[in-house]
Amino acid sequence: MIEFQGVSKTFAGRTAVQALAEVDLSIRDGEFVALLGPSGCGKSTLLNLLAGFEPLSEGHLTFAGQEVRRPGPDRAVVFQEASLFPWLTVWDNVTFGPRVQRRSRAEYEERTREMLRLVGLEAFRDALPAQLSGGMRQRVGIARALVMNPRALLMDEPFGALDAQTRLAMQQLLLDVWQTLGIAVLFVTHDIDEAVLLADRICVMSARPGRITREIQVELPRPRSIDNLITPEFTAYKAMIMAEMKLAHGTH
Ligand SMILES: Nc1ncnc2c1ncn2[C@@H]1O[C@H](COP(=O)(O)OP(=O)(O)OP(=O)(O)O)[C@@H](O)[C@H]1O
Repeated sequence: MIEFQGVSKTFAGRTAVQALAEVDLSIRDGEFVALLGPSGCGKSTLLNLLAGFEPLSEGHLTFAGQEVRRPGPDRAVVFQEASLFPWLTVWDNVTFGPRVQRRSRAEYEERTREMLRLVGLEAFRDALPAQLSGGMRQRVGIARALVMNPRALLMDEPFGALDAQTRLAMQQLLLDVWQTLGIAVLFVTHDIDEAVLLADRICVMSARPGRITREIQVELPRPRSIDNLITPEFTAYKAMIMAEMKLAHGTH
C-alpha cells in the first residue's frame, strides 16, 4: 500500500542538508512498521514525506497507487504533543476534522463515540485538555486521528514525552487499538523496546544521510501485550538490534 522507491530528500539552504538517501520501503495494508534510528537520521523526514508535508527531492512515493503530493485524510498523523485546541472539549477536538470536512454528522458522531470508547475516554468527552493528564491528551490525539477513518496511522515518537509508566500503558493501548482496527502504522521511535514490542517489522536507519540499513521481521506472536517485554524471545530480538546499532557491549 505504501511504496518508497529510491527516495532522497535534501533540504535547501545556505548549507544543504541531505536528510535521506535512496530509501526503499514497502508497507502492506494493515502492517505495523517501526522506524528506528539515532537522533537526526531522518526518521521524521521520512514520515513527513509520507504525510505529504514536504516534497521529495528524488524518487517515487506512492500511497494506495497514487503519488503522494499533499496531506490527506487517508494518512492520519500523531505527533509527540497532541496539540489539542485548549478551548475545545475532548468531543469538539475529536469531531473538529470531520466537521471541517463536512462529513455526515450521524456518521462522525457514531465514529467519535466508538473511538472515544476504544481509547477509554467516553467519560471525559466534556473535559477540556487542561483537565487531562499527558497520557489522556495523547489518547485524544489518537482518537482524533482515527475518527477520519484513515488507511494508515503515522506516529512520530508519540509517547516520547510521557513518563515510563504512562508510556507502557499507551503502548498497551496502541496494541489493542491496532489489533481492533487492523490499519497500517508507521511508527517512528528511538526506543528499541518500543519497536520490538509493537512492530511486525523494524527498519533500522543509519546516521545522516538516513538510509534503511536493515529490516528485521519481529516474529513474536500476536496478540501481544506489555508482558512480552520480559520474555527471553523479546530479549533475543533486543540484543540483535543493539548489535545491529552497535550499542551492545563489545561491539564498539
Ligand atoms: N526543514 C528542515 N530544514 C533543514 N534541515 C532539516 C529540516 N528538517 C530536518 N532537517 C535536518 O534533516 C536531518 C534529519 O532530521 P529528522 O528530524 O528527520 O531526524 P530524526 O531522525 O527524526 O531525529 P529525532 O529522532 O531527533 O527527531 C537533521 O539533520 C535535521 O537537522
